[in-house]
Amino acid sequence: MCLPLDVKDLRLHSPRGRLLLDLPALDAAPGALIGIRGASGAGKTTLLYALAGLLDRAEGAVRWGKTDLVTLDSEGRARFRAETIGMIFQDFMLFEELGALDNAALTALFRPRAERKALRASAQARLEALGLTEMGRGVTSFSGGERQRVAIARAMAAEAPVLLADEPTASLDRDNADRLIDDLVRLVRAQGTTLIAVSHDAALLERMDRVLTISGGKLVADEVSTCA
Ligand SMILES: Nc1ncnc2c1ncn2[C@@H]1O[C@H](COP(=O)(O)OP(=O)(O)OP(=O)(O)O)[C@@H](O)[C@H]1O
Repeated sequence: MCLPLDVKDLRLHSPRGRLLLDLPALDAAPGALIGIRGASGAGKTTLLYALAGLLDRAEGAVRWGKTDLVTLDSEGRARFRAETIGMIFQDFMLFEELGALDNAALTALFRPRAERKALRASAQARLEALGLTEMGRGVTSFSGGERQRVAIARAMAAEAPVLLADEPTASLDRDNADRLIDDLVRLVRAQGTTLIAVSHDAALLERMDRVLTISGGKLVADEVSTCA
């Protein structure tokens, strides 16, 4: 699936009327790796959530291909997200009582019965590609780096064309963060996935094709990375 991102006049107000995001234009080619940086409270996570269609009060347009998330109701956005967007978070968001494969294949529960087996096989293949082989092992015994790999496998199992990441290395020590960045970049490049990652981690940002800087809810820099 080839889904360019095209954001136009995106504005978002808080329930009390404070302007949280104000982006006249932002685009991304399919398969691009884009970092988002900025000070605490700049609006990075808010932008990521707007790109995922997780916010109700957005104005303007957030188009992934022909679909404008702003014009969809929350049910339509959830459906689009399930098919199109994988997400990973700083704190992994795994189900502690489940094993690696059950976590990575979790979205199979929300799929038609006929698709479940293939999704589980795909989740297993992603785990193996990320170096995890103990499919049934409970995730509570996994290291932070291993947990984030399970989260990546879950986010990518359905072969969603877009992966949104919120501080994916922030809970990891330097060694684990560096290994995770290598694996993440290798996997998204191999699959042609568009990656948009909010991060303070310079080692992650320098592996992106472009780095956006957000300040006060506005895009203040959009730079091509020289290291990618
Ligand atoms: N629902 C909301 N109601 C009111 N204010 C909000 C809401 N959501 C976000 N904000 C405010 O918007 C601003 C941006 O928040 P956001 O979480 O996007 O920042 P951030 O750049 O991701 O920061 P950090 O790096 O600390 O996570 C903050 O001042 C936050 O308090």
